[in-house]
Amino acid sequence: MNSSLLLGVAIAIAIGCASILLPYFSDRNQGLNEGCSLLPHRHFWLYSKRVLTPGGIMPAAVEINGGHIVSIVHQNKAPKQTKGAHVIDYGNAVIMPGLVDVHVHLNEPGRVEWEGFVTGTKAAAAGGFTTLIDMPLNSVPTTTSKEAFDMKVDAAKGRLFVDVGFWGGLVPENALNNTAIDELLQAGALGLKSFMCPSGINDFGQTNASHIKEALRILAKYQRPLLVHAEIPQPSEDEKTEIDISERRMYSTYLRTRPPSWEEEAIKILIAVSKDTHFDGSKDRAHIHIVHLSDSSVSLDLIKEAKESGARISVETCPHYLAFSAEEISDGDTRFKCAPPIRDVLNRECLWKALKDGHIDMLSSDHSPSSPELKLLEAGDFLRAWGGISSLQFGLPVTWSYGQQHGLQLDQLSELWSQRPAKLAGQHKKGTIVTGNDADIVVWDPENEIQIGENYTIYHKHPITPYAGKHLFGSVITTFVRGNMVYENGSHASTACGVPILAV
Ligand SMILES: NC(=O)NC(NC(N)=O)C(=O)[O-]
Ligand SMILES: [Zn+2]
Ligand SMILES: [Zn+2]
Repeated sequence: MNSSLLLGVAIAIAIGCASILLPYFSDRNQGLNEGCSLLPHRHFWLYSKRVLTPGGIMPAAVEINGGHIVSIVHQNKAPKQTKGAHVIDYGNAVIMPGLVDVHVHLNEPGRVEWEGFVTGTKAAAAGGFTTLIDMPLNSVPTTTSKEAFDMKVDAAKGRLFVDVGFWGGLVPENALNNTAIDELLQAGALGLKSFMCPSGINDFGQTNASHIKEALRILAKYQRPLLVHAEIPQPSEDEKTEIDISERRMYSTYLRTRPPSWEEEAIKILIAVSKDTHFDGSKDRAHIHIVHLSDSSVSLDLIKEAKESGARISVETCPHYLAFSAEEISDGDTRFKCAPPIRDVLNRECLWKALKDGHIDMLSSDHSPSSPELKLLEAGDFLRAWGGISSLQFGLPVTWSYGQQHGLQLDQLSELWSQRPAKLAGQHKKGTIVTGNDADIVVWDPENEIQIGENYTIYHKHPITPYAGKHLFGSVITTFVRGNMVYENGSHASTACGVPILAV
């Protein structure tokens, strides 16, 4: 064979090899930040017999490239040869949109000893959450000004294992100062949060109807929501001054201090204020979102009626109101203390019915840990302990396990934890598995039983949670945030590559 022919053959072989290997090498280097992902690929396929898409649950293959979902094909149509991309076959595991938690207290800067961005977002990733929206308290400073907002965003950079957005705080100090509110929203707050009762934090005061009305005027312009802790203290008959510790240890004592009327009165005012929020210049009315609803009686009826008459009101509830009931909370066990309180078993069953019937729009964790000392676990003093339940890592197995007993389906669960929360936070590229969206995905096994015990790694800063010892169904296998495998079977990516989400 003469030399020119030999040369030609050699070149052909070289080109052939390159065309097979090139995608792999180019894929490996394309936009791969060191340590962001446990998977050394930016272009890959996920297969499973149960992929949850807006069209339902089906066997499918999801193609991910450069952090986005680029195609979804029914599995028996998926290209056998995937152009050199990497294929992960998850068998019968469920591939679902990553969970979006619109109510989390990460408490950084300022109270990292309570939680913090690193521990909170690692726990989130291990729990299948791909986006968190952080509350404006209990960080120091509270996020009630542009300066404080910018400080929080700076503190978050390089410390997030999932994507995190931020609510601004509406307090008496800024409520009537339109410039301050405008600046906070311009800085990137996804909406505002206010309390109609004491928040437990001195530098986050409670707001009244006029504060809220004023803020809604501005929020309507930005089309961003106002989230409200809807409780207003009501005069009580037995306002005893001195209650001894044995009585303070009783859960029933605490429960009596925050009756449903606190929620009812606050919700009445919110409905009244929401009536005429068609402000000049705003294309739509302001959106009020009631956080952590506990009362499934009159409060819920008020919300239903308001929605039916066209009020732009949405409402969330939390896993602890759906998992536990007052009857089962032991005296002194302040792990269960939160506001509004966990009510009786009848109330819980009505919450489940409302959730399934669509009267409660979404779920959130209201993950609100404190330092262990503040929970007063020794004294068991329900009246003086910190109110807040630590649960972020367990939201999925808790709501699935108890949800199954109430006939909740996987697609409903995904609507409640992903689609609707993403919409509330204005995150239109998150919350569903559709082409073009961020590749925010959780792969999990709903049938796998777990026990939150000694050998179950809890990533929260403190392992103080009412879910300790619980047998649940549902374990997270893998979590992807914008195509980065940030968590898989007990391991996290080595670098925190989640991003702060700012409203545009
Ligand atoms: N300052 C808080 O974190 N409060 C929280 N505490 C609860 N829920 O018990 C809340 O969301 O109201
Ligand atoms: Zn609250
Ligand atoms: Zn909260």
